[in-house]
Amino acid sequence: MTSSVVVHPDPDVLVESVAARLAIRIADAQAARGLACVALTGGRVAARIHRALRDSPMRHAIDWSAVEFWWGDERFLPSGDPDRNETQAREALLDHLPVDPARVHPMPASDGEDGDDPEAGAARYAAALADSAGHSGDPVPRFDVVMLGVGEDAHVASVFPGQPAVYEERSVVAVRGAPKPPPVRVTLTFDAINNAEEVWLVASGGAKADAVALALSGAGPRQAPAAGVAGTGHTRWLLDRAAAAALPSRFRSLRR
Ligand SMILES: O=C(O)[C@H](O)[C@@H](O)[C@H](O)[C@H](O)COP(=O)(O)O
Repeated sequence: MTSSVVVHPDPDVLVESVAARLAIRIADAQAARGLACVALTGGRVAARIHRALRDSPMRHAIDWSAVEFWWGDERFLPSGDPDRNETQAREALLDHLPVDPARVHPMPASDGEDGDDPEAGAARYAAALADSAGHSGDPVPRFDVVMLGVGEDAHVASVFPGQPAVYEERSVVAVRGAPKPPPVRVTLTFDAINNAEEVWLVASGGAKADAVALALSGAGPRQAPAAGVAGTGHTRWLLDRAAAAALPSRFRSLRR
């Protein structure tokens, strides 16, 4: 397992570069196995990446009907709520591409089959992931890539420092009392995320600098959840210069 840190000169280059990487990652997975499997995330940088991919000529490199879309976390709100990560991803990306609706697997909504019961919704999502993993014996499929944003407090997905999700062994759990609104969420846990071939942590802006530095300085995953995720093949930190500003000295050459 390897890891790398790439520092881009500004947020625009970061966003375009991650969108291009995602297109290539999906196209390579399809060339190797026919079907690609990705987990999307929420937040501002993810929304920008989704729009950049939608608008990129590289979108034509992908057979969109052969991509399985899962989510790393979701804000537990009614279906169609503009603050749901699903709504953002659909509006920015999925609604504009010939995806197979049966391969799009949004996390549960608060007005869905289980009603306003995030624990039941999390269990349902865990069962769907296990079903997709088939006979592999894994609780979740082998994602080609799980894309994650990074919070100012070093959270990833909806795994927040010190909260019960950092101790979880189930693949998907409900989160209550999240410090980032809305307070009720559903998230993949470390074990589920870490079943990915590649995990990407994308961070933009100076407000993320301390969290990025903490996670890359040997902090524990319960204190800095971003330190608790890793791909089985590769972990990529994809940063702009401001987010990389506080990196420890061994990364100094990257910061210029
Ligand atoms: O639902 C969410 O908000 C997330 O999935 C969360 O983990 C997000 O990715 C980070 O907080 C970064 O968000 P920004 O890119 O907006 O800073």
